[in-house]
Amino acid sequence: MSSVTIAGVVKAYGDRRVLDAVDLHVADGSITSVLGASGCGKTTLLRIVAGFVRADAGSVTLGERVVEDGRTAVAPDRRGVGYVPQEGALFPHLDVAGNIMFGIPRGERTTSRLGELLELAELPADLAHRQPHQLSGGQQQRVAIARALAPAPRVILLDEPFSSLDAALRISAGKAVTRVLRHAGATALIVTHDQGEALSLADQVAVMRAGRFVQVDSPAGIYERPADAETAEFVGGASMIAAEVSGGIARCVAGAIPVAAADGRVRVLIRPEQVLLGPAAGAAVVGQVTEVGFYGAQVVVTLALADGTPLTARAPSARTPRPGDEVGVVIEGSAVTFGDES
Ligand SMILES: Nc1ncnc2c1ncn2[C@@H]1O[C@H](COP(=O)(O)OP(=O)(O)OP(=O)(O)O)[C@@H](O)[C@H]1O
Repeated sequence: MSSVTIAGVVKAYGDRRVLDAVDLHVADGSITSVLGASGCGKTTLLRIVAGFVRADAGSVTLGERVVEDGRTAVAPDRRGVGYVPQEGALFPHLDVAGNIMFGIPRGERTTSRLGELLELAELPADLAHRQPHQLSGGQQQRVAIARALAPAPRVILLDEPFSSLDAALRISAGKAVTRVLRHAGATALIVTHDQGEALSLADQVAVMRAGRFVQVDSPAGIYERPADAETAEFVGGASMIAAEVSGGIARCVAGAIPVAAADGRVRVLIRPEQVLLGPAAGAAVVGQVTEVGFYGAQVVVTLALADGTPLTARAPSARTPRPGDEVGVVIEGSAVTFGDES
């Protein structure tokens, strides 16, 4: 497999710049997810790496080989890139074996190669002669990945690979696909608009907004140290509360929270799992429950603090408060801050 280096890639459709000087490096054998809202340019970037769309400027390099720049445009089938389109898109008239072996030269389509690919994709051998419509969504997805891996590509690109699966299957399919990619030692780029998927599947997450990467970091880096308030809110539950920092402590209606920020006015980011709820009696900070969302093992509780500021908490459902209840609030740990925009 090869690394992928995208440098200064620009793409416009008419007057509209869909990609605005995008840079990204994906290390050999690692998985990067490109996370962004619908229409931000993710698929366009993937299609430029695959060679289906030309960039207006910039370059794409796979390993040491430049496949796209102002002078060069290597044809898609000569790039050594495996592409898994949205919803897998298996050939409906071919069985599983036919789909998987499609990209391999005829002479190399051996039973043992098929067996290896089925095993790699965690598919039982007896599925080889089923038609695509006789498979579950997760199985279809793994056949699509086995098909993309079959010609031993340098890089594998996956465009919203789980968008057609229901929520429960998405998690197990996601885990299985990551295992398959890791086992194959694949360098992979996965496009998704689902933050849970992006954070859980990849070594690196590239957050895209309006044709630019606003942050490229490890999943923990994105969640714990988001580059801006919009990214913070995009990747998880977030309450933004106005505070005054003095000597490394942000004082706000939710209490006093350690921060790494200079003195002055800021907004602090409080994640729901940092908010501990307890009895109101004797608590330094008290909130009133305005809403409770039940998610099985956990509840998401929205509170109004003393001045009406909303604060969201995640709590075990065994201790569910009710709307109207007064609860004590403690913020655990330190917080990230952003500029004051009030
Ligand atoms: N061939 C095209 N001609 C004109 N505009 C296009 C073309 N392809 C994409 N666009 C526009 O470029 C923008 C980015 O599209 P793209 O498909 O890259 O976004 P995306 O982030 O992948 O979105 P989604 O998650 O909805 O697939 C969109 O506004 C889209 O309408």
